[in-house]
Amino acid sequence: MALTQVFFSRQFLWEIVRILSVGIASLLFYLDVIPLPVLLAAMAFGLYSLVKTAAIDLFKERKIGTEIFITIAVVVSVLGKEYLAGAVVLMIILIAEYIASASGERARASIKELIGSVPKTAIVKKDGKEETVQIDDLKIGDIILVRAGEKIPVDGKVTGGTGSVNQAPITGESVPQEKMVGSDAFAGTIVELGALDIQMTKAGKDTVFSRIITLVEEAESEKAPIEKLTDKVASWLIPVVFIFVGAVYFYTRDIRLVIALLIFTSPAELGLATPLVTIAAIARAAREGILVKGGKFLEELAKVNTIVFDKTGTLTVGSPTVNHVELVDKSVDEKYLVQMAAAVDRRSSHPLAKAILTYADKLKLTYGEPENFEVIKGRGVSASVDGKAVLFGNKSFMTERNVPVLTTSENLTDTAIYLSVDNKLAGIFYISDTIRAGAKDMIAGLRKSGVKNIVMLTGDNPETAKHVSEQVGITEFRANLLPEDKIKIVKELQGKGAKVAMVGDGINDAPALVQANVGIAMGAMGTQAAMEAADIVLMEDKLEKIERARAISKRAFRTIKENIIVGVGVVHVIGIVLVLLKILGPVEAAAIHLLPDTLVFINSIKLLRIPIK
Ligand SMILES: Nc1ncnc2c1ncn2[C@@H]1O[C@H](COP(=O)(O)OP(=O)(O)OP(=O)(O)O)[C@@H](O)[C@H]1O
Ligand SMILES: [Zn+2]
Repeated sequence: MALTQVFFSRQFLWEIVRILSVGIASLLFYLDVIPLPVLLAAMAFGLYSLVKTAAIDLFKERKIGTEIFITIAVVVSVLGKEYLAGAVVLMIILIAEYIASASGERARASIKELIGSVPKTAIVKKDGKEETVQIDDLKIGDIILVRAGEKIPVDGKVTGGTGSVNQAPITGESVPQEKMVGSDAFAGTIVELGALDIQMTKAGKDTVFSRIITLVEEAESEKAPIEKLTDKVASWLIPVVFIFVGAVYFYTRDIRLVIALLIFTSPAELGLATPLVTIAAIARAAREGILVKGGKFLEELAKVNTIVFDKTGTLTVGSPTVNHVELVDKSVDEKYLVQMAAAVDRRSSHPLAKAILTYADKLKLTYGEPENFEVIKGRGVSASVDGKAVLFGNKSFMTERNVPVLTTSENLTDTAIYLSVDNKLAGIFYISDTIRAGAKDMIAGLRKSGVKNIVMLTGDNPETAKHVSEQVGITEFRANLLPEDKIKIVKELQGKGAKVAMVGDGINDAPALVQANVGIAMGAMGTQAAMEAADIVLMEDKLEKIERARAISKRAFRTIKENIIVGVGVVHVIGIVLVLLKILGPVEAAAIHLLPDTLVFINSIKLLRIPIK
């Protein structure tokens, strides 16, 4: 929506009519064309919306808003027979209120503009024919055709064709992704080259795209702590202001002075200073593939001094590979070990299990079915295979089940997984995972942005943990952790007064993400769980987005402070002084009062466009 469209939309039509009525009536009264009752009627009409808002604030939300100040100022001016001053003040304030509400609307509209939309129809391939169908009429499994230059209307899997797709609307990443048969395709993304047949899995509200929009829209309702604070300050300021203004009237008996003072003592922009920034910053982050679920988390992330990282799937890619298999029981061979390990792990969804199965497939081995399969969290898996009791997991697991483990790891950088058959150690699998690109730079960048304490948490063994943390530049790590230990450590840090952000993949660390002051989940395109558990969600597995999220939130928090200090504090303090010195009368006061509104608006909305480092 264009700026002019928002400012002149129907919703604001009545506001414009009010402003014009009060303005024209003031002019005609000044020219002696209309009598006083007509001016008063116009003023009553203009005041109506202010009184309504004032009453809603007072009786429903139990807070005293600016509207009450203005209403009182206008009533005071009529009682003091300063009709014209009152009318002009009213008109100017109506203009200010109008700018404020229209700019909020404008900010919201720009979120949608930035994120874009999804086509309402799709071309479906049926019996070799193509027909255009409404999205609502699609069924799961329908094959949709999308050509170069078109937006993908649904989530699904590519079943034919190839193409390069710009996924920026979802991920913020403008480098196109090559898609081929088997690739995932997302609604709202754009096919730039080629053509794709996509089998629909999700449409409408269920798509990743729709969920992003919903999250961003709901984000506004999570108030930032600073916003709660400004609300509190406003309600505390009000009685003080009334006593002050009352005292000034008592000593001066000057109605015009009182009207002018009321304009500058009302904490108007205090209510505007934070929400506008929140909306703009959340929209900005969304455009970069970072979903922030509320203003609250922007502020929290700006203030974080400790960040806790999960290892597997966060600092590492999370797709480990088997490097080596060590034979302990010399009566069997590697083939047997791999078959046993693959059989116990075939029911597991753990990344390590995937590594084992991939290795077995690479060796072209077949393997049996596990019975009594059991997952022991943070330890490993157990099952019986061909009548034998098989345990597969870390050293602690073996020790707990009384399986003697004599060998020390031959390779310190790999994760060692122990295989025991009938309570006897049979072999050791050495598995490693690649560290994500940019991990070291990201950690260094976070330190530079003022994060004092960075800790890595993992269920893996201390040797591997040490290796990975050294590689990425983290000095503190805790290993051999169960998921509940991760929560404990976050709590512990918070107990010492730290503000903690936790970064995880959202699969085995969801509870710790919830415990942290800010939970950040990676790779939400892949897992829905991650999107739900976290406060800030990174659409893509890109570590530099964590630095971006921190930079945007710090900038937003700074902007809020600027708004409050400059837009509200300075302008009002100077205004009050000038009014008391009688340099400004009520009409000038009302006119100048437009300045902070405009300043706050421009300062907030610029977050959408300026470079943020
Ligand atoms: N399916 C499995 N097969 C083999 N070993 C397993 C399996 N699941 C867990 N383990 C063992 O238990 C350990 C802890 O697993 P857990 O899932 O808690 O953490 P992790 O995968 O090491 O990573 P992180 O805590 O960094 O996310 C693993 O390092 C591994 O030794
Ligand atoms: Zn993890």
